[in-house]
Amino acid sequence: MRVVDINEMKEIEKVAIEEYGFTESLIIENVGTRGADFIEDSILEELDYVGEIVLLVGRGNNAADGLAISRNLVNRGHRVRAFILFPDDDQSSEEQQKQVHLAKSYGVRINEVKNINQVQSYFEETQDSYVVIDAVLGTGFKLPLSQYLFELFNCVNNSKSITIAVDIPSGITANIGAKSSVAISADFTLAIGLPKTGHYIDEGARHSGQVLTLDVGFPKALISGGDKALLTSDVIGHTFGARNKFAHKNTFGHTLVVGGSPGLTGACIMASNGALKVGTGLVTAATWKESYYELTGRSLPEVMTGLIPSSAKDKESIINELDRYDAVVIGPGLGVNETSRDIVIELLSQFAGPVVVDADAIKVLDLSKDSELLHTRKYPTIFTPHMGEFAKFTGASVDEVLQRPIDYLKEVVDRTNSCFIMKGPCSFLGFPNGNVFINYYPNDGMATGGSGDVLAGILGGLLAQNPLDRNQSGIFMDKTMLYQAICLGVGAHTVAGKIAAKKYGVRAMTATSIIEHLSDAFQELNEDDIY
Ligand SMILES: NC(=O)C1=CN([C@@H]2O[C@H](COP(=O)(O)OP(=O)(O)OC[C@H]3O[C@@H](n4cnc5c(N)ncnc54)[C@H](OP(=O)(O)O)[C@@H]3O)[C@@H](O)[C@H]2O)[C@H](O)CC1
Ligand SMILES: [K+]
Repeated sequence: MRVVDINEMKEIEKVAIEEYGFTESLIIENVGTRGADFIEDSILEELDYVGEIVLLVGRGNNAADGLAISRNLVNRGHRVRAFILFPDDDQSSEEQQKQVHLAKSYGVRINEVKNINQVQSYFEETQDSYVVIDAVLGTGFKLPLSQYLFELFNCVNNSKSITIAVDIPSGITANIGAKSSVAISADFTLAIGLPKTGHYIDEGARHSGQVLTLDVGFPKALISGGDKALLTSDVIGHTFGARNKFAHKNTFGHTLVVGGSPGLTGACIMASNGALKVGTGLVTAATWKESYYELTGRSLPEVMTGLIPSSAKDKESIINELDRYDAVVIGPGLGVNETSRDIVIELLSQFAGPVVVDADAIKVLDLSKDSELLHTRKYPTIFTPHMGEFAKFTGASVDEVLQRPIDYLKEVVDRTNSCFIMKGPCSFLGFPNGNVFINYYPNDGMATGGSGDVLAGILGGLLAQNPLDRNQSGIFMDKTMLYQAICLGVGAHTVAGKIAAKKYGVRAMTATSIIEHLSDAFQELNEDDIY
């Protein structure tokens, strides 16, 4: 499913109208019937709700959409009370006025709000829970919010209502998910035509609840394509299906995991186990001399072990045998110091294959210092930072990145010619072909030490299996396979986390339980609907 910003949405609407002869009124009519279908089938019937539905009406086309939905609900026998928030305003859009008129004729109960107390006392007097449709502000919202709407939104948020936002929760900006003082906290958001970037960023993600997209009849040619999409099974494809029954262990590659300083060998072990459990043929974990026995004492018998050189010039080291490996993961528990930096740089310069750069390996690098090395590297480099690591790497503050994650992601991908997975409750994947994928699956059970190490291992394990089409000098020919393998890794990690949370609960699940459920995750990924 494509995701758009406001300019892209406006362009789609413009082309649909100018070139296809579609009209704004037709869109609003489609919102009306599709929105009413969803609310009736998935909310009113599920809750067995027969009370009054409250509609909050602003003055733009978002309000027109909400009124069209409500008119259809009334026509199907439900009761709707509409609070017209700006009744004496001569700036209401033409479509809004048309829809107010239609709503009245169809029997929507209209309350013209002269004073916010009217709405407040309605909510106070009726102690029942409500269903509220929020059609105050959509993509036309501009910060800041007035005192009047501030009080209204607080009143709605403090009620026990099930709230359905039309297009985007009111008070959230549709591009970057920003809010001023307060925004409607929705349980469901009905995205018109396509989801917007603001549904997945920062406050937007916190306020949107479950985002469902209403097909309002835009031509397919206009709503497909684009550079941003949700990570779904059709994106992941079926790269994992292509295993050869007659293969031997070398067919499935050898992953080297480099990390684990004293006290932190668990990170290296979890990454190694993650690699092992996605079907890589061989895994070697390499650590510093000081932590070698700690590592060997804790690792699985399937995992081979080795030493990181004490300096990049140390000849008796794994770095000098790099051609034995098909993919490298560097960083989990590695430690942040000059020697680590030397090793990371050496590995990126010398290894002729994909490198997953995680955790401490990201911390020792720096965008302005290292972009040239990264950009000129001939083989795939995949960074897996969380928001803090990403910000530090770029030199920006976490707040700056949080507000415009997609812009930052695209810029950094461009400057390094590397793939980036910006991890968080909603992860953003950026690829050098300009594509961005949004993996929206908040699971607080994944906010546990080691879940990032597991992801890095999964990616290293998948990339070692050589799903990639290389020419004779090992250069990757078809980057699509690379991007698909990365999407598969992120998808498998997410689904395994979902299954682990179901089994153990979000409190008791750990990073190891993600690894444990990779097998179920691959089975689920084989089915069509992954999330
Ligand atoms: N996706 C599509 O192609 C379509 C989407 N549609 C729906 O239309 C809205 C966008 O409608 P628009 O009329 O452009 O804007 P809004 O309804 O969001 O709101 C505009 C009005 O709100 C006022 N406003 C803006 N900021 C504030 C604020 N901080 N406080 C108070 N009022 C505010 C604004 O006033 P101005 O003075 O700034 O003009 C407007 O009066 C979209 O979200 C979809 O729901 C259509 O169905 C068509 C196709
Ligand atoms: K809204």
